[in-house]
Amino acid sequence: MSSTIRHEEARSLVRQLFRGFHGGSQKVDLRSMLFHLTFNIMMGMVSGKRCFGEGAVDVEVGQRFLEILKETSVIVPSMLMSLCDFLPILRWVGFQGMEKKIVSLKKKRDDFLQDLIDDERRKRQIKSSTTITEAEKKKTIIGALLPIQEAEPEHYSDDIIKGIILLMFTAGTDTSLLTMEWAMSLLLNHPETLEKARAEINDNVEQGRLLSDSDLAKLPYLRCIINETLRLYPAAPLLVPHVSSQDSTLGEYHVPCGTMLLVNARAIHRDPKVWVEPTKFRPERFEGVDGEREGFKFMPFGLGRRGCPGAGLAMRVVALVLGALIQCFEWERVREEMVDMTEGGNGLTMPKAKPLEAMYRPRPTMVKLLSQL
Ligand code: HEM
Repeated sequence: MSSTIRHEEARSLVRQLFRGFHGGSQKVDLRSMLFHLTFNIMMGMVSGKRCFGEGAVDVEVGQRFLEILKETSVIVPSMLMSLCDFLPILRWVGFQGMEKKIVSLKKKRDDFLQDLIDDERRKRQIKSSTTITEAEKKKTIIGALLPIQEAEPEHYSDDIIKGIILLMFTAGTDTSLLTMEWAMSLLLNHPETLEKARAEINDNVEQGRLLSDSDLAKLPYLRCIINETLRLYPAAPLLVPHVSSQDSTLGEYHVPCGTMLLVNARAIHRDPKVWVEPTKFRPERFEGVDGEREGFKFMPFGLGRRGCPGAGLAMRVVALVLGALIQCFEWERVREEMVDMTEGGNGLTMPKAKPLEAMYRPRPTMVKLLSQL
């Protein structure tokens, strides 16, 4: 199911680019297109709804989520590392009215997620009067969780289900989108790497067919590009704050129980003691390497028990979309100058400071396929 959604969204993206192309070389705002794609994939997996782009029928749901996301992006970073953590006295006064804002945002988010669950529940009730197969019931994540709730209501309350889907949205959309945007920016600044990736796709995917999930194992260089992107521009540069559950010793440091720990993955990924030419974009460094494990110096998804459970999904989404964009279109920078790689964000995630725009045109060999999608 999730593979069908990914494939449909990748198709829809290249179709939309093709239909929006009017000759010559055309400019596109890639960030907003990639956001719609990652959100559609996640929402499709969670609830079967499609909120953005051609043929979207759940546009209102998408708009509602955008509002919530906008508020979250302002509040959450300051909440995670607020002055209250360092000056506990401020907790008594509720620093900058933060608490009120959090409570209001929580209610909006809660209502939104509850509506998704209730919607699925209603659909199941309507369908239960007709015949409904097991496969149909489990088509979405909410659809798969509701029967478990019926069997174990004390463990799978609506609140738990809401927590699961909220985490998927917050942890899974922005991170994948930012990684694709950084990767495309790096490729625009390194056209020779873009060409090498295209040659790999040409050699391994028959002409006249859009690449799919099953091709990804044959595209190791594409994977190296994604790893190198995650090394230089990890979407979560400080991973996620953790708290030590007991007194520990870390190197020469004593870490008392209850200490907040931040791991600076971005700094580790660029440490000249463990990487050769650490600031250079060189995907070849990952050739033949199990990058995720080697020496624990590469950790874009964190490590261990609390490492990212969505890493496999993220790698597939990013590879499929990047591969489809490279396979179908020629890409160039908008201006002769290099794409500006300044990092923005607030510490929690690391977007490009300036959204990526690029020039594109369909590859002549792909026009027939693109016009049939
Ligand atoms: C390129 C994309 C992604 C990156 C770079 C990324 C990175 C991370 C990182 C660094 C962490 C914290 C790990 C730690 O603290 O040790 C994390 C946690 C998490 N990620 Fe991802 N992630 C990505 C995509 C996804 C996707 C697609 C999903 C879900 C569908 C997801 C779900 C989660 C969840 C649920 C957690 C919390 C795990 C826990 O606290 O135990 N992530 N991710």
